Amino acid sequence: MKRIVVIGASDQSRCTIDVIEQSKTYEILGVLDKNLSQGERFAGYTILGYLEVIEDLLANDDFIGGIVAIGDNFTRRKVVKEIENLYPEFQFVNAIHPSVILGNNVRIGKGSLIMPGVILNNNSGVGDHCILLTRSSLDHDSTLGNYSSLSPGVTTGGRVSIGKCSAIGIGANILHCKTIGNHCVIGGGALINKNVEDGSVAYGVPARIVKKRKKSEKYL
Ligand SMILES: CC(=O)SCCNC(=O)CCNC(=O)[C@H](O)C(C)(C)COP(=O)(O)OP(=O)(O)OC[C@H]1O[C@@H](n2cnc3c(N)ncnc32)[C@H](O)[C@@H]1OP(=O)(O)O
Repeated sequence: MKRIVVIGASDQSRCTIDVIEQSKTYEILGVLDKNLSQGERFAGYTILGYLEVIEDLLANDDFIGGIVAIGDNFTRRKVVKEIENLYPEFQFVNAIHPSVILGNNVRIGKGSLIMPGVILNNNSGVGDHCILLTRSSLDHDSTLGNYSSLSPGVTTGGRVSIGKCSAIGIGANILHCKTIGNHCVIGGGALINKNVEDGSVAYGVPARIVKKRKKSEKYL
């Protein structure tokens, strides 16, 4: 079995580790985190250090790369870019729970986490380094851009387009054919019945754009 590391030690990475263990696709060598000390234990694994240890790990034939398990979309993007610059040969892997239901012609990029009960319907597409939490769904012909996230129970209609680095809050519903731009935050429980432009925070039923946000602003 190919060997990987999980980057980040948090609730998010604990869930990612769980999915990788259950999918039996990779052997986890350890966890990389900059706030915990080398040798500390996290979720049953050893903290190996931070990004600097990747160089030595890549010298091992069985080691291929890993997944960045950081919940904040913008921070996850920053860490992925750092790794891409330092170690172009590092392969980003997906963590996909065995219960996930996939329609025909579904595309999934690299470095994405797909949690239990997710449904990706016919001809939908998930980008790179996305997070799809428990029981969220993308319906037919819908797309989720790189570094974006669906919280638990998010539902989209068909032909929905969600841009890059956008976070859709818990239980939000997005009507068919609507577009959500890049770097948006959609509040929990929202009903999206109009397109949402880049950099917007929108919530409510039906949702209204409440304010604009900077790309790096925290959203939870
Ligand atoms: C496994 C997991 O745990 S995954 C985590 C999933 N988490 C989520 O999905 C959280 C999503 N986040 C939200 O919904 C947040 O409330 C945000 C991002 C919309 C917050 O936006 P903010 O503008 O910071 O809202 P703030 O907390 O200041 O509240 C402002 C007002 O909006 C209301 N409000 C906030 N969020 C919502 C919402 N989702 N729907 C309706 N009203 C809302 C507040 O009640 C408050 O109203 P008031 O002024 O009458 O008291």
